[in-house]
Formats: sequence, structure tokens, C-alpha cells
Amino acid sequence: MNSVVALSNVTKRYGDVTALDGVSFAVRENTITGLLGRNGAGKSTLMRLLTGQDLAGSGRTEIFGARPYENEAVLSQVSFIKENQRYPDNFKVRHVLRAARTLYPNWDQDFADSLMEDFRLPLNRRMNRLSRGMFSAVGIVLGLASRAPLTLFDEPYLGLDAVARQLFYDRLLADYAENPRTVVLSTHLIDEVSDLIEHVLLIDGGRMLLDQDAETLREQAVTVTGPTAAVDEFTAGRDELHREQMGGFARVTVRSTGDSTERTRAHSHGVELEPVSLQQLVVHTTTRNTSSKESSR
Ligand SMILES: Nc1ncnc2c1ncn2[C@@H]1O[C@H](COP(=O)(O)OP(=O)(O)OP(=O)(O)O)[C@@H](O)[C@H]1O
Repeated sequence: MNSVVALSNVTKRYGDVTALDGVSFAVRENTITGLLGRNGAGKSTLMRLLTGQDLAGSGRTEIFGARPYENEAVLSQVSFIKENQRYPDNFKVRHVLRAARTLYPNWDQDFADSLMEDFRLPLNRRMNRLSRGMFSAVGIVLGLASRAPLTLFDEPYLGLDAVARQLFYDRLLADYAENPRTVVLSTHLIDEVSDLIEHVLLIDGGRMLLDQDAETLREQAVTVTGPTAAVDEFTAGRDELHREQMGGFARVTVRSTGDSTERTRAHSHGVELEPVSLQQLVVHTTTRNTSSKESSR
């Protein structure tokens, strides 16, 4: 496996806050990875370490086989788009694009021009006069047209409307198919990106909870609904991730058994099976982690 990103036992503390706690993972070359987690989970901290903007307290952080901190050769292959990007006060959109052209070796001006039209961005407007969504769209243009071998999007779409977000997903997917590269996208809009991401990293309280292919992850759980007694009988002895009770009916999410006859058995038990969305899995896994931590206190 060719890893573009490799972290080994990385810990980062800010005073008495442990933002990352012994984190290890690798990101395969030419994949789109979703970096998911609740507020304060440690996603931005992770991105800052990967882009050499901060140093870990301990552990090893490598991108393209080298440490990113103060490493120009490595960082020239990285495009990092974050929500709170700062620009010089007098910069207009066209100044930002001109700077990007010199900064990113793989910059594609034609692609940038077509994205500018897609997002209806005014070249001559000052960055600090753009609407919140337009400001985010400029970041998205930079992230896509830079075609960097490693592209990191940290919650890139504050203020972007649904149409613009869909444009982002569509353009990313189409361009990625033509120009494969490694993309890591941190987001809270899990359902929206679930068809986009091939691999999931789920972080909570600075610890990695999941590091798995999205497809495998989806197959790992199933929701069983029906009369409570029938659901309980069908799910007996299985690892329960979530339960909702409505009168005499239950809706229970359990780990899959991988048994191909499950659907037929469900039918004979009088219960229904539904696939679990990535968002539900993430919520259940995170909630479970929180309650198991609380009960061990
Ligand atoms: N410079 C800093 N000084 C002190 N604490 C920090 C600093 N940066 C991050 N933290 C803390 O580290 C933890 C992780 O923060 P981080 O910004 O990485 O989370 P996040 O997953 O990106 O959250 P969000 O989804 O809300 O953006 C939080 O508890 C945060 O308060």
C-alpha cells in the first residue's frame, strides 16, 4: 500500500487539553477520505500537523514519507483549504487566483476559470467584501484547481448553499476521476458526502474511533424494525448500537452477522431490515464511545 499520509502514535496537547491522543493511521494514495468527528474532536489539529503549521508533542507525522514541518519540498505538494483562511486586506479575488498560480505547481487555469463561472465569483471584488458563501467558494476553487497530490479540505463550505455544495461534490468527483489524487475532507455533513468518500476516519476526543473503508463500514450494521418481541428475538445476543422504542414497536441497529440468509430469516421473524447510513453509523459509534467513557468514570 502506498501511503501519502502516515501518523504513528501522535499526541498533541494545548496546555491541559489533549487535542490528539496517540493517533495512528495511514491514508492510501489516490483515495478520498472523510475525516469525521464532533466539534472539538481534533480534526483541525490533525490537519494543522499534516500541513506543517504545528508540531506534535510526540509521535511521528509523515506525508510523502517525510516530516512536513518546515519542509518546502513536501508542502509544495499539498493544498490546504480551511474555513477561516486569511488574505491580505486589499486582495481581490483575481489577486488570490494569481497567487495560487505561482504557488501550486499543478495549477490548472482553465479549470479555475470554469469553476469561477460555476460558482459565479466576481474577479474584481475584494475578498473582504465577498458574502460568506462566496468566500468559501474561492477556497473550493483553489483546492480543486491546485490539483495538489494531497488536497486537504477542512470544513470548506461555511455559508455555501445547497446548490453550491452539490457543485463542489460533482466537480471534485469528476476531476478526481480524470486526475486521481489524495483528498482528505473534514466535514459534519456526512450524509451529503457519503457517496463521495471511500474511506472513513472517525475521531472523538482526540482518539481514532474508526479507520475503515466506507463500503465495509456500511455493511457492518443493519437496522431491524418491527414488533418489539420479534425484534428482540431476532437481535438476541448481537451487539446493539442503537435502540428506539415507539409503543410496541422497536427500531434497533445491530452489528451485521454477514449471514446471507439474514433477509429471509428476518421475513420469517416478521421484522424488516434497513441499511444504516454512514451518518447514523457515525452518530451511533460516537454516542456509544461517549457513554462507555462516562460509565467507566
Ligand atoms: N491553539 C489551541 N489552544 C488551546 N486549545 C486548542 C487549540 N487548538 C485546538 N484546541 C483544542 O483542541 C481540541 C481539538 O480542537 P480542533 O479544532 O482540532 O477540533 P475540530 O475537530 O476541528 O472541531 P470543529 O469540528 O468544531 O472544528 C479542542 O478541545 C480545542 O479547544
